[in-house]
Amino acid sequence: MTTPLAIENLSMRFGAVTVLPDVSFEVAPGECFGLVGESGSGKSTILLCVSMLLSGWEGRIAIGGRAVRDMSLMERCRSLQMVFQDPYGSLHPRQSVRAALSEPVRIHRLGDVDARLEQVMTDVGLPVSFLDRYPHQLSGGQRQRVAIARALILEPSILLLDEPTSALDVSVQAEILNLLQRLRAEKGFTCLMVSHDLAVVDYMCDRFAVMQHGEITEILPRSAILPNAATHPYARQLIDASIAYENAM
Ligand SMILES: Nc1ncnc2c1ncn2[C@@H]1O[C@H](COP(=O)(O)OP(=O)(O)OP(=O)(O)O)[C@@H](O)[C@H]1O
Repeated sequence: MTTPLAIENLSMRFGAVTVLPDVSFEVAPGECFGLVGESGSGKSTILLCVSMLLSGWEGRIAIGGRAVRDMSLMERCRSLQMVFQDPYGSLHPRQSVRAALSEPVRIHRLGDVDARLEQVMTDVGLPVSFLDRYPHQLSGGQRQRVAIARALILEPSILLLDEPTSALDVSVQAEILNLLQRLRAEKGFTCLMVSHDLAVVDYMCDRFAVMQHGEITEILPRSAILPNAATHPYARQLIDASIAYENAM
């Protein structure tokens, strides 16, 4: 089977500052792969390079064996979508849920707009009547469900998740994580997810990379979220600190 997402020798600079010196990893079919590490280590930059929201990077990023650089914007949108920490990142305040969800369907000429909208609202657990609401008429969790619906309506094979629950209350976080896990099982998409929360990574991810100063120190399976399981000192420190924090709560 073709690798859904392959990143080879990705490097990125902002001016004179190299943020990603040389990053390589692959995400397996249907896998949820996590990126964790200290603030500023380059996790979100990787997602922005993969989505081509950032240009100027070097290396190769391929979706299903095809270089993202060779794909048209339309092809990229069909293959890959992103969910941000703040759902307002993908929802316009003056656009109704119906308008936000029907826009990509119309642009991509998929047809059956109403049926698609109703299906995706059901998929994300929202009443169809919410199609006529505006973002400010929704709770934070409901807004994030709409952002997920907008990401999924084109049935992408890859979902990029940048801290998708960190702006939400703890109980709502759990609901959104459950939703993402259920949708991944049902639809079979592959995820690349940034999180600073190892409990979230433990719940969501099959494997995760620990990043420091723009480099991957270690790639670990979820089962490595145990004291002393990591080999690299920084990865071990991060995991041990997270376990100590969870135990103290
Ligand atoms: N547009 C930009 N221009 C200049 N520097 C940038 C830009 N975007 C990010 N950076 C810098 O690149 C580095 C990596 O940022 P990035 O957002 O990828 O880190 P991160 O690991 O996702 O951090 P966090 O966990 O805090 O979100 C940081 O030092 C940041 O200041």
